Amino acid sequence: MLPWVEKYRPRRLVEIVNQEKALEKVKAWIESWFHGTPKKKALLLAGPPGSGKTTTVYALANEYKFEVIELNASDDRTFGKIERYLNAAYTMDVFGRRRKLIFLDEADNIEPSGAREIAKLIDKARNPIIMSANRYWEVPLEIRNKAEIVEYKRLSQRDILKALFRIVKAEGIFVPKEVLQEIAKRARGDLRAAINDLQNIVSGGVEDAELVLAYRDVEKSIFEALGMIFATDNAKRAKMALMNLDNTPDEVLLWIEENIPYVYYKPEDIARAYEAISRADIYLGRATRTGNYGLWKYAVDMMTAGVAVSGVKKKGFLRFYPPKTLKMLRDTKEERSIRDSIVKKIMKEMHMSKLEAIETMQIFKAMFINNPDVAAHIAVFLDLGDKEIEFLTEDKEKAAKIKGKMLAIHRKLKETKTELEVRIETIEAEAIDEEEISKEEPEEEEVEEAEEVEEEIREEKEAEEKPEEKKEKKGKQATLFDFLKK
Ligand SMILES: Nc1ncnc2c1ncn2[C@@H]1O[C@H](COP(=O)(O)OP(=O)(O)OP(=O)(O)O)[C@@H](O)[C@H]1O
Repeated sequence: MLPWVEKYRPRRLVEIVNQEKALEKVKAWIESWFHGTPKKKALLLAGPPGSGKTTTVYALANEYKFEVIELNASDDRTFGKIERYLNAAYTMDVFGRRRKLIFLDEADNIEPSGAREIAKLIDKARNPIIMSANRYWEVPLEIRNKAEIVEYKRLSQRDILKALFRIVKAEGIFVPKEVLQEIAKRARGDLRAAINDLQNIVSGGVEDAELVLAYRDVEKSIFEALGMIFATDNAKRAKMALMNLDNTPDEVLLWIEENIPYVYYKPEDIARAYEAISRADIYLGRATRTGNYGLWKYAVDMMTAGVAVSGVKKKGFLRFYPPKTLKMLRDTKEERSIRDSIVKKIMKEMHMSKLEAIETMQIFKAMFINNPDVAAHIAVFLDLGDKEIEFLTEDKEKAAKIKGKMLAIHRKLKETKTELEVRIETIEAEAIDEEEISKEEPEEEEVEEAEEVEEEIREEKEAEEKPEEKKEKKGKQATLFDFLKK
């Protein structure tokens, strides 16, 4: 079955919705190639995922009779490939074949060394080069400066709904309007995500819709990560799939494990992928038991790159399923809200980013399971509630033990607090006294005669010896007038 994102990808520029301004710029630029070489030989299409950038490149090539050479910018081998293509492409153009258009995806993912090479290639190029990026400000400057930037808008819910209706009609199927609206809402401007959701739901039966959509809402990024891991044979890209994902490594492992048999079909490939998963599982377990979180890296490598290169994948549309071992949807939602509240507390108290906080929470989890004393201190520090402690220990008895220890810590803190309060009161009282004395200093400054200073010192000394008389004495020496009278 052909993925619908491909099947319904517009072939012509006019079919691309709601990007008129961007398309005007793109057309003007490509037409300038027919009258020589434009000032900027590269174009940078910048905008949110699923807004029509790749579609534009293919529709453009189709209409203006170019052949697209698509390369992945984050791939280390890209530079050599482009160079070969550019040479070959130019030679072919000279012989009157179809002109080549080079398309570099993910320009915001280029390593600095690759960026320098690509910048050099742009200078040399005699063919149009189009790049695309979600975050154009992350495209290395040396490339960005050589390209004309074309911005793509995030598509509206209405645009997405219209596109979904068109597909449903073309497929001759019935999907309730409410489901289509829900898909459009949750896609957050990403038409690719919306079309994939629609196909997911239709292929699983509409009764499945609620489940898939509910997961889509909270697991948007895990679906995307699975797509990336299972779509590539490149270990580096597979590892990158987990970047910015806010699921814990254990959760991700369950998702990948569940979907292996839907992606691989040869028994030996499936076996290899499972082997990678079980190694990842061993590393994760060891990291939790021993507190050696360096092992996480190996676990993540095994579960992403290890699985991604395990064999030949099924062609066409891949439907992903939530792991059966995860608890029912409602449980997961409740757990998620507890987890989110812990993460928020860590972010606030420890001044961390969300990602750092999630990682820290995983470490705390291991501590709560293995070390109730440390756990109790952390719980007091973060002001964790009962539910949050139970979540971190995964065990009511352990949680109760920690709560007991927390009471002791609170008691101790209270005692220390009272001691501290007494000390602070004393210090404050002393400070007030000193302040009162120093208030008179400006007047003393006005009196610079040695005699007078001497007198002042003497009086101070007396005041120290007899604090009860301090006020009186101070009154005596207080004003300039008194001194003048002497
Ligand atoms: N503006 C649009 N008009 C019509 N279809 C669109 C539009 N944007 C996206 N689509 C549909 O969504 C799918 C994905 O779009 P496309 O590949 O162009 O996204 P993209 O902007 O290149 O995203 P990414 O940055 O993730 O590569 C296409 O197959 C197409 O069917």
